[in-house]
Amino acid sequence: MTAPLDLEYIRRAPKVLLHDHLDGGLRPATVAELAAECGYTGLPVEAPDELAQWFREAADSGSLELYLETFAHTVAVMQTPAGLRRVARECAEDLAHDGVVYAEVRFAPEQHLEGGLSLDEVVDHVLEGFLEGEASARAAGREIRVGCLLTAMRHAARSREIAELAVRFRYRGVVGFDIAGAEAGYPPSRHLDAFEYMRNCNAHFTIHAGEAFGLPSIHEAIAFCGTDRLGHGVRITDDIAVGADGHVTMGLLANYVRDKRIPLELCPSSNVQTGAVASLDDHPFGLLARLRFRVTVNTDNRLMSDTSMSREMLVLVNTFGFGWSDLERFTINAMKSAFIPFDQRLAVIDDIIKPGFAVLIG
Ligand SMILES: O=c1[nH]cnc2c1ncn2[C@H]1C[C@H](O)[C@@H](CO)O1
Ligand SMILES: [Zn+2]
Repeated sequence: MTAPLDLEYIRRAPKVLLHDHLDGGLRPATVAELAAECGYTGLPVEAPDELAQWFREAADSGSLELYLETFAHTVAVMQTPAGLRRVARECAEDLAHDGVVYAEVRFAPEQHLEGGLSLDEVVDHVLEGFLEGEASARAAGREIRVGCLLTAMRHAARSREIAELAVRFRYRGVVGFDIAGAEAGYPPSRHLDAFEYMRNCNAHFTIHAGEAFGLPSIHEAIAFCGTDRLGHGVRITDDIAVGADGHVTMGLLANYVRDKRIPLELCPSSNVQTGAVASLDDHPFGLLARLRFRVTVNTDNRLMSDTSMSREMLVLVNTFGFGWSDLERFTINAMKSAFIPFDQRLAVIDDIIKPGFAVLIG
């Protein structure tokens, strides 16, 4: 018998998450406790339920730049070894509890140096936290593997250094590199040196592109920088026209993205909050899935969107009428697009994802 497509059962499905920011996924209570521990007095409110609401509402800003301002508070409490470890441990635990079996979680080491740690120490503490979280999830009967992506901030000038850091940690849990931050005015090609270094090292990377800026950003990320995946990439719809009769015309770039199976890390709730799309009903996820782009479902920032991987899937089910086999396809799309070796991706698909969905599909 097919399981009901509700939150409870979606949480039981084995899920894969490629785009989740460590500093966008703290538990509200942890923000409050770490602020008290480290003497950070800048929080707008202090009670965890009020903090949850504050982050959600402040992020609901309609602009990526304003949305990003909310990270000042989470980054502020992630400056110590204990703070970094705790946030990473809880991230792995929370994702596992939600039924995520494989996740790539990203953060920008250069934003965590205010307590005097080196870049290498910051990464060490976060990786240690992920390992602790994986172990405690396993003890609670949940298996999860967390890979780490190191992000460079696109307005800054440390991307080459962060790319080198990612390669230095490639056998210790870091699986790739990314750039994030305000997109308009900061084209991916500004960081060409970092991407060329990654390619030269046969290492993987993704680029936030096509979120707050359109096709030129996506084109540069692919054609100049050689990105493996697109962070968001939602504005690829600027190159897709749907006529009144439903006839679809795609431009060269949209065709290229689809032909090359370039994964789109789509984040429905986040896209509405930053104004990348007007509403969930207007989100192109449905169109892109129908056109068979390699779409994946992601959270972006669970704290700012008050969401989880299961909730993002439920939102898509409710908005576009997807069924279990669609959710399985999006999950397999994500696993195929992961930055771990091919044989390990296949093992997760064959041994975990397919059997897990088979139980639910009945
Ligand atoms: O959706 C996003 N677009 C661009 N930048 C983002 C997004 N979500 C988070 N960030 C930024 C803020 C964080 O401090 C940084 C590293 O995780 O990445
Ligand atoms: Zn993001």
